[in-house]
Amino acid sequence: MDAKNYVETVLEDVKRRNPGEVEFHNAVAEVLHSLTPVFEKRKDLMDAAILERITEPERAISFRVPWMDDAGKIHVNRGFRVQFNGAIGPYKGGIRFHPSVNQSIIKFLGFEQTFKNSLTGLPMGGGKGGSDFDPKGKSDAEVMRFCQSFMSELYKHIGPDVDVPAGDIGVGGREIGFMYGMYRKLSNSSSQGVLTGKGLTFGGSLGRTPATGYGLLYFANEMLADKGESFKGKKVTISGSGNVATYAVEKAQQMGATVITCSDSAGYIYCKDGVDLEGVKQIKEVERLRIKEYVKHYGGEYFEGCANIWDVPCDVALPCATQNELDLAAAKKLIQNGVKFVVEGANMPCSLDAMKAFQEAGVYFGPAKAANAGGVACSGLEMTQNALRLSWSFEEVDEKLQNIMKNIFKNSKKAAEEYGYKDNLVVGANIAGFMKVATAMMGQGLI
Ligand SMILES: NC(=O)C1=CN([C@@H]2O[C@H](COP(=O)(O)OP(=O)(O)OC[C@H]3O[C@@H](n4cnc5c(N)ncnc54)[C@H](O)[C@@H]3O)[C@@H](O)[C@H]2O)C=CC1
Ligand SMILES: O=C(O)CCC(=O)C(=O)O
Repeated sequence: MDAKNYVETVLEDVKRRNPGEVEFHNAVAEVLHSLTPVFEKRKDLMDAAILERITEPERAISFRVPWMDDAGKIHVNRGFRVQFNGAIGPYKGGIRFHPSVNQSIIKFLGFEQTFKNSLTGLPMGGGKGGSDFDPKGKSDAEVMRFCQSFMSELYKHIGPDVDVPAGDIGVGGREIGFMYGMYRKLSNSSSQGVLTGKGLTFGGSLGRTPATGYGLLYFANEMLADKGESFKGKKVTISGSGNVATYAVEKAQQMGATVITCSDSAGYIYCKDGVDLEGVKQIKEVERLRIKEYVKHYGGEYFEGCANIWDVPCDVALPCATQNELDLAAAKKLIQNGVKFVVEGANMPCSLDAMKAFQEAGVYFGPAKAANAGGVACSGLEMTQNALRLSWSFEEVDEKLQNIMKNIFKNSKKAAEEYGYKDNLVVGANIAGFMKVATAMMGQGLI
């Protein structure tokens, strides 16, 4: 069988064996199509059924999460943890609390995480977890009871050398704290390395909170520099207003850009002279309100409907909210308005056809698994500090993060060139991430 047929056969098989899991199918299709040139050179990997194995999670856990609201009413949610691939280290990846969470979304994220973690150069396997619980509008006490119930099952399956969860959408420092407290109680151990994104007083790392947003800008900065440009004076649109978006705004502003948008799932704000970051943090992080409240206090315009954010003309677009938030129509609008760089802060925010449209139009495109790897890289640094029982300064962590992001860019660009796809960072990141995992699996026998 030739390489192209091999890839298509495995892809068909993945679709057949995982019916209805569209997000997972798309993630697998994106990676597998990039790998065809690898199999043209490496028939041994085909013979070893590497793709058949790498597309099947090592373990997928689903469990009941009962909890009681403040009025005494009982609710039942579903919890997930997918331990996708542990060939290069303990499973590692975030936990997402959002009503849309299902097995397909967690599998897509766990699959992507495997290659992302490999790209960081740190010894971390790939995993992801979550629940269809909606933290929006819940009291602190309700969130705590939910987190405790969630951990009362999850704790059996994780550990510093086994699986190390962290935050994602709907899971930040507050939720990690509640989960860590419950883990410590149930396991009768203070294994700080069991979760990352912890509070600074119980094993957290300086620099983890802003790491994904900062890392995104360090990566994007390499892309701009590669084309002889910089962020100085650039107009940047950013979607979302959560952890990734907030710190992407901060670093973009520090690099001299004007960030003109932010959004949430209801709509977006447009501030032609630049958004006031403290205002965004006050509304979203402190008061936990809708982004539309921003304009009442800090100026700018509010537009209902988050998808239209991509109608705003810009030089650089950084989608930082959620998967499939930027479709083909949005991509065409951005291209028509002259966008030069699109770099993914969220996980797979651009649909496959949007991504293709950018590449065909000559827009320099930075894929999520490379561009947003700063968060998990910093989590890896938190694990190292926990193992050493040491705390590094913010400057030490940030310097390491910058180096990691530069290396990810360099390695992705190099891999793309080696296989004849100059400037195609999608292909480059997929190949570079895949090769390390595949080599580790080949070295460990039939696993
Ligand atoms: N937190 C982290 O360290 C990392 C997060 N990511 C990814 O980045 C993305 C954002 O995650 P976080 O910032 O951590 O989550 P978060 O929960 O802090 O923020 C998500 C934000 O997106 C907004 N949002 C949700 N759906 C939206 C939509 N359709 N349009 C516009 N805004 C929408 C929400 O209102 C919220 O402000 C996710 O795809 C996540 O998987 C990736 C790498 C690491
Ligand atoms: O820090 C981590 O382990 C989680 C990061 C994550 O979930 C992601 O990269 O998507």
